[in-house]
Amino acid sequence: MTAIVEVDAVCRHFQRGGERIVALDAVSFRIDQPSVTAIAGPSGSGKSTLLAMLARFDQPDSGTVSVGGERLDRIAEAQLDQYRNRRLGFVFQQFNLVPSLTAQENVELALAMHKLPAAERRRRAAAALEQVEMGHRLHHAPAELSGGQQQRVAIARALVNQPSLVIADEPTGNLDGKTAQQLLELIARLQHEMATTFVIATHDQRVMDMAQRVIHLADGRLAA
Ligand SMILES: Nc1ncnc2c1ncn2[C@@H]1O[C@H](COP(=O)(O)OP(=O)(O)OP(=O)(O)O)[C@@H](O)[C@H]1O
Repeated sequence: MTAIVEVDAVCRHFQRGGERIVALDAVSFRIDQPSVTAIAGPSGSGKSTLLAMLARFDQPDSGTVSVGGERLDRIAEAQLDQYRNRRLGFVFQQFNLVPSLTAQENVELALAMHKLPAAERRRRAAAALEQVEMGHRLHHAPAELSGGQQQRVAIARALVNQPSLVIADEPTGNLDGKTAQQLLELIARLQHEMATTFVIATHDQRVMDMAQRVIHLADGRLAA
């Protein structure tokens, strides 16, 4: 079976001044089924470095990363935007919406690569926002939305291209308890409906509790 994600013996170190920091140390795992997988571990354990590898924002010193059966080190530079845009969705702690654009326009941005007629772009963005229960806020700017609503818009943006993998970095980090819980219920529903895999770096125990799988990192290594 082709793994959705395959991380094989990945090592990554950084040099800071005279110090050698081992961010990832021979990390290996596979994700075979669409799921929510949490990457958990204390600050500095390598979670963000690992997510960066999945998007090929960064590359291992040694070892390999494959997504959907494709070795990421073999993707040519010129194809990287296409890989990220068509195969991946991103969700960030700070939402990262464009403040001057409406919710609908923010989601439309993710469709820019497709050269769709404007009306079709608008329709798809509106449908994605409906899916996250934001159909009543299409024309609101981010500043006119609550944190939880902004994160829903960000999830619509991440999903509008129907990616096989959504990479999320502390998506509940800026939300209060109840809003975080609602967002996690939404993610669980969307994961199921769309058969998309979510990989979520987190400190949040609620995310670990709802994930089908938790990968623990400590000092750059897989921990039990
Ligand atoms: N560009 C870099 N240059 C030097 N060191 C780095 C760099 N990026 C990460 N590191 C170091 O690598 C280690 C892993 O960092 P990483 O950001 O992956 O941790 P994290 O688990 O995501 O932490 P947090 O939960 O605080 O976001 C840390 O010790 C960090 O200081």
